[in-house]
Amino acid sequence: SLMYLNEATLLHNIKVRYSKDRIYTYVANILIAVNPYFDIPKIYSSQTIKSYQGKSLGTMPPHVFAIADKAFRDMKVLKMSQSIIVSGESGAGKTENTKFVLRYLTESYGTGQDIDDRIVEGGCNLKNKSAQSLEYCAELLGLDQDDLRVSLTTRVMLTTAGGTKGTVIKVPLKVEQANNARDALAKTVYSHLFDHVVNRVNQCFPFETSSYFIGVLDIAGFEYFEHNSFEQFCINYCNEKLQQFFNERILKEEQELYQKEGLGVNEVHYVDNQDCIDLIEAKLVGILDILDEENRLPQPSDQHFTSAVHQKHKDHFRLTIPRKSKLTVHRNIRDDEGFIIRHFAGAVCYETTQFVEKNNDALHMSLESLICESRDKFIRELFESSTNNNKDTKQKAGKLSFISVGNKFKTQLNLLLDKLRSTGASFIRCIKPNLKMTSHHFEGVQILSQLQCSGMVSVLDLMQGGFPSRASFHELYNMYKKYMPDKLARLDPRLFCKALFKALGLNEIDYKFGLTKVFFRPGKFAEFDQIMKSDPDHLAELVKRVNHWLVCSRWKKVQWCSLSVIKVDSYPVTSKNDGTRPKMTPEQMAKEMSEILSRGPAVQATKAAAGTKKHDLSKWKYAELRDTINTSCDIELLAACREEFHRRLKVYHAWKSKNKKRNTETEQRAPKSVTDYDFAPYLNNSPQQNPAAQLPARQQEIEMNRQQRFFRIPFIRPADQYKDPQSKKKGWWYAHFDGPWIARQMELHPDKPPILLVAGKDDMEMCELNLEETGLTRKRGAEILPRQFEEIWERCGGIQYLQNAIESRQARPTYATAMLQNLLK
Ligand SMILES: Nc1ncnc2c1ncn2[C@@H]1O[C@H](COP(=O)(O)OP(=O)(O)OP(=O)(O)O)[C@@H](O)[C@H]1O
Repeated sequence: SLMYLNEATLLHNIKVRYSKDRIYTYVANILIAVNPYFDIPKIYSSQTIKSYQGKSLGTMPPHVFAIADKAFRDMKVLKMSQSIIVSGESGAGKTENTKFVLRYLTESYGTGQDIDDRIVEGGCNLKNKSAQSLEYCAELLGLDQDDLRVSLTTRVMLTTAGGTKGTVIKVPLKVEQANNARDALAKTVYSHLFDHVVNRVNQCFPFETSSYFIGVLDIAGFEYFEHNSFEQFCINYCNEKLQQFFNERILKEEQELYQKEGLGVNEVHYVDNQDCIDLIEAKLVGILDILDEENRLPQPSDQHFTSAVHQKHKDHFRLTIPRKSKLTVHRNIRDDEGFIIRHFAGAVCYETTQFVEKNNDALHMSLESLICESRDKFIRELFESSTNNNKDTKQKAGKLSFISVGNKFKTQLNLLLDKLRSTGASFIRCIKPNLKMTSHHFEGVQILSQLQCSGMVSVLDLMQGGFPSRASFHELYNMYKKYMPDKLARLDPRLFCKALFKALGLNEIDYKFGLTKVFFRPGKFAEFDQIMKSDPDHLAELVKRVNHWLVCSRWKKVQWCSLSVIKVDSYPVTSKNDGTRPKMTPEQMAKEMSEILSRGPAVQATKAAAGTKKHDLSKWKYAELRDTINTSCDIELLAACREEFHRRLKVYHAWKSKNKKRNTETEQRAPKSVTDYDFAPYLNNSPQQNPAAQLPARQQEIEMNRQQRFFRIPFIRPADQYKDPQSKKKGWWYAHFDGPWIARQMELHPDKPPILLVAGKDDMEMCELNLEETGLTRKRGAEILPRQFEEIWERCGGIQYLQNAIESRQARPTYATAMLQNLLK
């Protein structure tokens, strides 16, 4: 664990570990893997594989196997597909680490069933300059050599004006155009082959019988060279999107850790990169769309495109002209020949020559028709299927149609991110230790730059917003016990740490005690360490204070424990809604204790009576029900009140839907599948009868009362019901059930702001059915994880909404209100 967590200490730490052949390091849950460029003995042996099986991350030394095991266990436990994102520059070890992940999964958990390797690779550059290359190429593609040469160097045109209309003429291509034709052919062959291989591999997976997958994404990292072109622009755009996903996940994991450790803090501030993504991909004004617009002009030009980019984003923080570069080589580039983008990993100057050409992937017609006549059946089939599918994009004779590379890339990237967002993710950042690619050689500058490019430095920034340094109680105990006298060193590690912190009088803003660890604000761990190692006189004073604190805290604890036992026994639910404990002096406490003790027999009697009590609340006023729900501590009565309340809601909604005018479109309380339930059992009952009586065993119900479940189902706007599936706009309906009843509900509409509803405040608009009646628990795929719900809820402003409802005393106490109040405290 690092006392100061920043790029310098991280780099140093990686260096020290690398010198001991420890190539793997964690930052939070991210694995940094330095390529050793030699085989470290036993590091990937079957024995090592065994030692990582079923172990939580962090219990064993950092390793790629630990990440693979985590992905597998998360998939099983959370019932959620997983992705492992392996990135880094060329030669950093992505492919090797990907293979280790796959080997681990196959050796540990068998093949096939759940493991699906989706490897996405970047593009390929085939260069066939010589005549011999042409010969090989023609042979492999089953084409005549001369035909191929002609098709690569000329283009067929059909005259449409002047002369004899409809005459076919062959126009020679310029060198650049011919180069593009060659590259377009190579890319098309590669992409068809790649798709074919992936399809064949996928045919071997029993997708129908497997519910989840682990995807391994091997992807090139952020790149910048002296000269950067369209390829770097695309790969960096991709990395910008992945970085956003990475930030989202790391941030969430940090927050989850804080929650798991009970820190009571939730926010971590960081700068997000949405503005940079928008600059590239926004509709109409984004660089990709400006480029497409240029491609569609009768005479497109790179300069015109570049000027348009600068003009549309004059004062954009992320964009500037090459003249503003720190590097002389870029300062010579004219304004209409390039632009600089400030990426998360640093500024990159792109030279825009050939952007327009490179953005067009169309294979001109003579090449396409030539390849469709290949002697090789396999090649023919590869191209036949794709030409059939792309009929509408097929070129007209004489015209090279436009197929946008940039937008194809954008669409595929967004699909990839949708997929990633639906999975649990782990990250492996591969690092090349030196440019020579040799073993035992550590080039700090190179590595630091890779840490920046892989987004690790911005993760550190992100962590700085919270509590970046952390150490388990055991670690701290072992570090400092030697400075303490025996009596204190015998304490349990947690108490030992707590006593130490209190005695030092550290500011509680600077650290937080979790369940297993102490968390420090940036730099505070080191401060603490310095105090501990300061002069012996100071230490003696410190020990005295620790002793004093211990005595006081033990005495207080004994008092509170006795009181709590008695209180918990007599009040099953805390009597104060805000959950605060009254502040009492020891005398007051003693008084209350003796009072409670004297009430003992009466409490027992009431409890015994409660077991047999039945509540008939059908005659209660609404206000009485509401107040009881808000104030009572009697679980039986509470449950009965809620049931009665929901029975009335159900009757009300049934009445409302019966009386509503036909064809009027009302807001949905829940999708049709949820509200279409059988009213009969409820309507046939006399309204006097308490529905609680029909429920299964009461005891079971009370236990259910504590279960928190979360659901998500899609809905279609009523107006879109009969539209074809493509143009239907889908929304999402989210529900949080606190026991059997709805606590929070959320509708995400495709075309209007989200609607948030909380129990108590918005009952009339909320789902009135109990969980069992909704059938949601039996709907496949409807149940989601709490964090999936909370993430969306938070993003839609749910926290503020619930807080306002609590403050205006409208929210009914539920698990959600209790959690929020706890957090705010
Ligand atoms: N863990 C490792 N142990 C030993 N050698 C390794 C390890 N990882 C990588 N190497 C060495 O580094 C070389 C390059 O690694 P790898 O092919 O995985 O890089 P890459 O990031 O996939 O590169 P590219 O992006 O160019 O495909 C390997 O051929 C291997 O010799």
